[in-house]
Amino acid sequence: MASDTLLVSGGRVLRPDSDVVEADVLVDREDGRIVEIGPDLATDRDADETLDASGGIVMPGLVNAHTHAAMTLLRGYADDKPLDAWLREDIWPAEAELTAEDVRAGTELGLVEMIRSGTTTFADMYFHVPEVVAAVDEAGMRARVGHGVVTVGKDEEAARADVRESLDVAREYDGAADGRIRTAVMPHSLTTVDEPLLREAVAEAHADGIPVHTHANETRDEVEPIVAERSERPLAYADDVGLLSEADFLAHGVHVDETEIDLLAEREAAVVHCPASNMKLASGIAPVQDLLDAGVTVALGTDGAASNNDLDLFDELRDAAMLGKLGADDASAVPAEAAVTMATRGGAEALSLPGGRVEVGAAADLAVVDFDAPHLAPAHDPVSHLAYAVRGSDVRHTICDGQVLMRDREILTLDEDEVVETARRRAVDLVARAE
Ligand SMILES: N[C@@H](CCSC[C@H]1O[C@@H](n2cnc3c(=O)[nH]cnc32)[C@H](O)[C@@H]1O)C(=O)O
Ligand SMILES: [Zn+2]
Repeated sequence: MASDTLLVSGGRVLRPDSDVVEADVLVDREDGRIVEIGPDLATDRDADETLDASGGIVMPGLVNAHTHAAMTLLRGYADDKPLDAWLREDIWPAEAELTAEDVRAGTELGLVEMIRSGTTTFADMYFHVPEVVAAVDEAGMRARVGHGVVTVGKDEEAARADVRESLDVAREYDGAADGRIRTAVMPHSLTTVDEPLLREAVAEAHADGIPVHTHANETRDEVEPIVAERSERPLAYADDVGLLSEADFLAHGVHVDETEIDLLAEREAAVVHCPASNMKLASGIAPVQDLLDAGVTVALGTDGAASNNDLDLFDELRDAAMLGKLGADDASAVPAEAAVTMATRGGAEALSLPGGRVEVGAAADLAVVDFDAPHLAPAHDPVSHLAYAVRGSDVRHTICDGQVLMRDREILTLDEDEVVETARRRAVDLVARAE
């Protein structure tokens, strides 16, 4: 019997096979694992801490497998443009003004938003990574973080320094925050990092067992030049560079053809589908059901808050299911269960991080969703609700690594009011500097 326990009692538990069963969940807070799942555990023992889940669903904490958390500062700053113009005309000039303190503030705002909506785990590509690490450590979340590298438009020395920084932070912070932080080397995309440096970065990362995360096949404008220049598909190029290994994960994968889908399945690299970002930037519709059919691990991501415009993964879940059907011209494509799996287990597998399943021995990363709101009545099928009707604001408790991050909608690890206020103030200053 574990010595330091948390009991999540009275709820219905979403099991890995998508069954929903009435059960309590007993967690060992010290080693952050689930030790028992069963009915009426509450009557058997006194836990050190108890969370009431009655009327609710206890599910794996959601995994936001691709974001740029600090981009919350640029939420609503530039809308209604395609990716390339949006990045070059608005986002990159504003990001050039970001200080380390800004990144800390924006990241903390992102973490507050994620914890509120039941996300326990995320992947973050940004810069000033030590600030991201400190924020994640404080917030109690789990993350795979990295420094995004762009080499185009930079001289050789600056380009090399950017690659070096990505490798250095990946090495330094792997295992930080009691192991809740892992890292990746993160070349921004196949078109914004030059080939020789891309090859070098990937080889060095893999030599140290560090995965690689990049944006790939997001827009047609990005795919076409690669095909024109190299006479090969972008993922054939990615494969040649070596960045489709099992632990690697790609954001977007919108414009992938059959040969690329097969390649992903064969190499076991994961795809992070970001439906809201893809819709907002009119990037296209990813062939999610085809990817799933081929056996590719598919996760979900919000992308940054400037192209979403929030970090609520329940929105993504619904968007993924809806857009998957539209894209496949088939209402049975990306059913509720598949969408929920992508948002949980798919994310954990894509990021090679613990969590994603409520079972004995698994990491105690949990979200407890209230089912008493009017938009959730009646509840014929809880899995259907999780995919199509639940909102992030229905989340009542969030637990990561056995620690309660949010109890009864109150965040315990960060001072929410202060975080929001600081981010507001810094965002206003940032935008003033950028203009
Ligand atoms: N060190 C790099 C920063 C790269 S961080 C990752 C970058 O991805 C950008 N980003 C956000 N969303 C997307 C997207 O959907 N596609 C491509 N890039 C994006 C984001 O604004 C950020 O600049 C530099 O010197 O510019
Ligand atoms: Zn992105």
